[in-house]
Amino acid sequence: MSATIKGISKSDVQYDGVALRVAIVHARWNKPVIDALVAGAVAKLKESGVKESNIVVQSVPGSFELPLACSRMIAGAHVQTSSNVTDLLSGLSFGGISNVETPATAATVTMPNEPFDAVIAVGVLIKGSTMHFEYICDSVSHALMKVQLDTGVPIIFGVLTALTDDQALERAGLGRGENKGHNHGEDWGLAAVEMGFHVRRWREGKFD
Ligand SMILES: Nc1c(NC[C@H](O)[C@H](O)[C@H](O)CO)[nH]c(=O)[nH]c1=O
Ligand SMILES: CC(=O)[C@@H](O)COP(=O)(O)O
Repeated sequence: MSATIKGISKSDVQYDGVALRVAIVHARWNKPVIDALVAGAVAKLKESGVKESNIVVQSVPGSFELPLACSRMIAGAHVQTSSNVTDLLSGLSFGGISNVETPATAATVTMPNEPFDAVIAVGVLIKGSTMHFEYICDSVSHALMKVQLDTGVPIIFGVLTALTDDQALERAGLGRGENKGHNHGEDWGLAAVEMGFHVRRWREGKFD
């Protein structure tokens, strides 16, 4: 396979992901490929300093569900979550005493939620024998771009649109022949850190 110029060169700037919060929303169709892509993205997020506790992973049935999932997770990240103390304490034990009795009228604790700095939408579409593939690819790609621009939250396009199983496998580093390919999930993780980092700075008017 001839050398390719595809992809982005490794940036000289190491983007610091320590403060970032990133969501990964993935479909479950073609799961072996999905799992490799998600693992690649998580690995690069953590390598870039994103704390594991700041990486939120959610799944949906298929790629067609990705745009709504991204939209609702971005919206939900701004909601103050609340739990009553009973719920919070009911699973705790004190000095080995489990099922501790908690007051019936427990106070409500409002937990701050943090917005996502970036969302990685992961899906694997593999062409079948009908036009279903074309319609999903077209609608999902346009919808993800719309959610990104409407919300201002970077959505990394992690949807493989493969004509064959092997095209999908090779883009997850799972190639069946000599060419194992390259795990595109790693690039998506790095893109999420860079865009999350950029958007935070640009929001503050920093362009240095
Ligand atoms: N064929 C593939 C699908 N199809 C399912 C749709 O994405 C959707 O879940 C269904 O139409 C219900 O709304 N999804 C993939 O992610 N990959 C495919 O190859
Ligand atoms: C991407 C798809 O929806 C596709 O895998 C479905 O296959 P088919 O077109 O043969 O129904």
